[in-house]
Amino acid sequence: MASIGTVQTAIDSSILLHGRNCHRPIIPILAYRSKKSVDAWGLTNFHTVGFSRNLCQDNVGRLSLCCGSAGWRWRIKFVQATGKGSEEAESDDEQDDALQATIEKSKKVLAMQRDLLKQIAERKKLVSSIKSSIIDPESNELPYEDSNGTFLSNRMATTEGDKINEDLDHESLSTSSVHSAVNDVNENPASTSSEYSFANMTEPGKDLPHNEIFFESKPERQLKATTSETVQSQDVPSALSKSSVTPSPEPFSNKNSYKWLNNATETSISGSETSTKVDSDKLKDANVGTTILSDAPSSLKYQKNKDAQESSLEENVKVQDPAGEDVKPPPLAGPNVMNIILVAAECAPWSKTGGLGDVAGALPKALARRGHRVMVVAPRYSNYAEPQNSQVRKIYKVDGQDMEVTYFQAYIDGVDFVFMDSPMFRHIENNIYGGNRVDILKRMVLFCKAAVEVPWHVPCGGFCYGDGNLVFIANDWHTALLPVYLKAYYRDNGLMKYTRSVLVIHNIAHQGRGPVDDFSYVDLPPHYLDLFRLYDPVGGEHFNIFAAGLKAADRVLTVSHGYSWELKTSEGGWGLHGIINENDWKFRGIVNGIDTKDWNPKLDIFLQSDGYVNYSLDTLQTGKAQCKAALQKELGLPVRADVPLIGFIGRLDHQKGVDLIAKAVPWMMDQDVQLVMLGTGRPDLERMLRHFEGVYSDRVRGWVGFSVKTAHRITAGADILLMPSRFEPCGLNQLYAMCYGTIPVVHAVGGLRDTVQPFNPFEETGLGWTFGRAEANELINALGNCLITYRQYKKSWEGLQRRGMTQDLSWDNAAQNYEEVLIAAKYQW
Ligand SMILES: Nc1ncnc2c1ncn2[C@@H]1O[C@H](COP(=O)(O)OP(=O)(O)O[C@H]2O[C@H](CO)[C@@H](O)[C@H](O)[C@H]2O)[C@@H](O)[C@H]1O
Repeated sequence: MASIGTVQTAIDSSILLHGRNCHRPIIPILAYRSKKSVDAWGLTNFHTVGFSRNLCQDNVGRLSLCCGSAGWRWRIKFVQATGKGSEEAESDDEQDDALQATIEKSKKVLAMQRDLLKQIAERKKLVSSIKSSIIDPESNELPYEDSNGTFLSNRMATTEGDKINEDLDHESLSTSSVHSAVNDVNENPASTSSEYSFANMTEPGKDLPHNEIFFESKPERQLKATTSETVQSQDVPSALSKSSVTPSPEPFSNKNSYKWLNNATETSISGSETSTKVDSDKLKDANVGTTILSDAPSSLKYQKNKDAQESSLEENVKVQDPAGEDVKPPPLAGPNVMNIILVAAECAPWSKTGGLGDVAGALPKALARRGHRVMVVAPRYSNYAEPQNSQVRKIYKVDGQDMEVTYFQAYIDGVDFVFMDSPMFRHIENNIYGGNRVDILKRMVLFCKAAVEVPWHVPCGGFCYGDGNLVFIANDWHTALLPVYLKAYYRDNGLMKYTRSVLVIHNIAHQGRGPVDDFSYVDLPPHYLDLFRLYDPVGGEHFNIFAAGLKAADRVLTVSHGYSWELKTSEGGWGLHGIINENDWKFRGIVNGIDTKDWNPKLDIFLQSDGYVNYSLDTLQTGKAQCKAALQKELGLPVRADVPLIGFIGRLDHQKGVDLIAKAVPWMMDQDVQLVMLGTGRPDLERMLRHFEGVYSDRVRGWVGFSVKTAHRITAGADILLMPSRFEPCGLNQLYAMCYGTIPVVHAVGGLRDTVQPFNPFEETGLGWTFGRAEANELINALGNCLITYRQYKKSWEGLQRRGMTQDLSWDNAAQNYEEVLIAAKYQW
C-alpha cells in the first residue's frame, strides 16, 4: 500500500486530495485521541480500523468520512492499494514513515533547543533591565498583622505596592491576549463549544474500537494530563456559566517580557508532534512550565523568582539534551502525578477562622512537593497583596440572579492559589461565615458552581489544569456542593469523566442544614433532592448539604483515625453516622500535619521582637524561658520563671470545652499558676474570659479576639497548653504546642487521642497528659499530675519537651496518605 496523505481533522469533515482520484481503493487508517489530550501522537499510534465502509469519495477526489463520536479528533492516513497487496509492502511503508518522523522530530528538537537558548539570553537581558529599574521586593518581606489579627504579608501593601499591582494587572492583560492568540492554534477540541454540548455528546469509549488501549495506558495518560493535557483556553463552554467577559487587551507594559512570554507560549503549544512532546517534558518537570509562563508577565514576580526560573530554564535545556546526562529524579508521587485542586472557604494566611484555613494553606504545598500540580481555590474576601487579576470573568446564576466572578492568582511555594472575587465575598473578611442561613448558602452555591469550572477557565502559568487526571479536594459542608455539582452537571452528562472528588470532614458539627425548601437554591435536577433530604430526631426532615456531599464524593476523608471512628457512632456522627457507615468503603482518617515553616520556634517571625526569641532544641531552656518572660511582660503578668504558665487558644464554644476550664479555674487559682486564654466565639464565654481576668487580675489574662501573633506567642511562652475539647476531629494547637516544647493536657478524644500519647513516668515515654471524660474533675486530675511533674521532676519534663519537639509532624507524611486516597479515587469507576 502507498501512503497518499495524512490529515488531522475532526470527524465528519470533507478532505480534498487533489489528483489522488483513481480506481484503486482508498483506505483511511485512523489514529485517534481524546478531547483533552494535547499529547503528540506519532505514526506508531495509527491503527487500521477498517472505516473504509464509511468513506465516500466523489468524482473530484473529495473524501468524506463519517465515523467516531462528536468532539473527537482524528488523524487519518490515506493509503491506496498498490497492487503489491502484501504485508511486506505495508511494513516497508511504515518503516519509511517512521524514519521520516524521526528525522522530523530531531529537526524540531534542535530548533526547540535553539529557541530556548535564545529565550535564556533574552531573559537575562530582561532581568538586568528590571534590576536597574525597580525596587527589590524582597527587602520588605516581613509579614504583618492587620487590625483584626489577620496575618498578611506587608509586601506591596503600600500605595507604591498598589501601583505595582496595577502595572502587573496590565501585564496580566497581555497574558490573556497571548492566550487568545494561542487559542487559534490550539488543537484541543475542548475549546470548540459545539463539541462540548450535551446534545452532541456520546461516550468516546463506547464508539471507539480501541478504547481499551486508552484505558490500559492510564499511568501514561495521567502523567501527560498533569502536564500537557492541560487545556489552554478559557473558552470551554460552561454548563453553568452564562457568558464570559474578557476585556480587550491593553498595550503591553513590558515589551521584553511579552516577547519572551510569546516565544515561550508558542514553543509550548506548537502543534508539531515533536515540540509538543518536548514541551510536555518541560512541563512535567516539576511545574517548570508553570513557572515560566506565570511569571513572565510580571516583572516584579519575575525578579523575585529569577533564580528559580533561570535554573528551571537551564534544566529544561538539560532535560532535552539528547545525551540525557542530567536526568532529574522522578517526582515522589512517581507515575501517579495528578492535577489536584483543593477548594476551601478559607485559606491561611489570607483568610483564617480556624484549623481549616491552616490545612488549606499547608497541605497543598506538601502535595506539590510530591510532584503534583496543585491549586487552591478560595474566595477573595479582601484585597490580598500577592494575587494578580487574571482577567478571567465568568457569570453564574445564583437563585436566578447573574453573579459575576473574577479570578486572582498567585504562584507560591509550588502551588497555584486562585482567589474568586465576587461582590458576594467582599468585605466579610472578619465574618466569613456570617449572614443569615440563606446568604451563606447562596455564597457557597456560587463558590462551588464556579470552583468546579476553574480548571477550564483559569490558566495558571499559561495553562489551564483541564479536567483529565484531575481530583478536587473539597472541605467541610461549605464546599460539599462541589462533588454534587461535579456529578449532576458534568459526569452525569459524560463530561469531566476523569475528574474525581474527595470530601474532607474537618468538623461534622456544621452541616449546612435548612428546611427542605432550601433545595431550590442549589439549582439541581429534582431527583437530586434525595441526596439532600435527611431525617433525624432533632431536625426532623430537613435539607442537609453535608449529607449530599458525602454521598456524591468519590472518597471521604477525615482528619484523624480517632475521629473517623467516632463519626460512625450516633454520638459522634451528629446525624450523619448512618451515611458515613453506609459509605465506609470510601471513608478513611488521615491525621493532619502542620506547616513546619510557619509553626517552628526556630523560624517563627512572631518571636523576633518585643523580647521574644527564636529557639530550638539546643537552646530550649534559655530560649523558651525568654519567651515566657516576654509573654508575661507583654500581658502585664508578674514576670516569674518558676510559675507554671498555662495557655488556651481556640474558638470559645461548646466543642472546645472552655466551660470545663471555667469550672476548674477556682482550683487552678489555688495552685499558684498563671492562665492565659485567647479566643473568640460565644458572647457568654467571651464575657466569662473577661470576668476571670477582672477577678484574678494578677494571674489570668483573657484575650478576646483573633490574633495569630498572640497565638504564636502563647504557644512559645506557655509551659502547658490545655485542650479539654468535647470532640476534636484532629486539633492543631496541641501539635504546634509540642513543636514548641509546650506540654499538652488534653481530653483523649478524636485527633487529640491520636497525637498525644499519655506520659508514662515509669518508662519515661509519652508526650503529655490525657483525661478520659470531658469533665472538670478529670481535667483537674490530669492538670494536677502535670503540675507535679513540672515542679518536681525537671528531667521528666525536659524529656517530654524533647520528645515533642523531635517528632516529625510535617505535612509530608499526611500528603503521602492523601495521595493514596487520590489515586484510589482516580481508578474508581
Ligand atoms: N482567637 C484566635 N486567635 C488566633 N488564632 C486562633 C484563635 N482561635 C483559634 N486560632 C487558631 O486556629 C486554629 C485552630 O485549629 P484547630 O485545629 O484547633 O481547630 P478548629 O476547630 O478551628 O478546626 C477544625 O479543623 C481542623 C483542621 O482539620 C481540625 O484540626 C480541628 O479538630 C477541627 O475542629 C489554630 O491555628 C489556632 O491557633
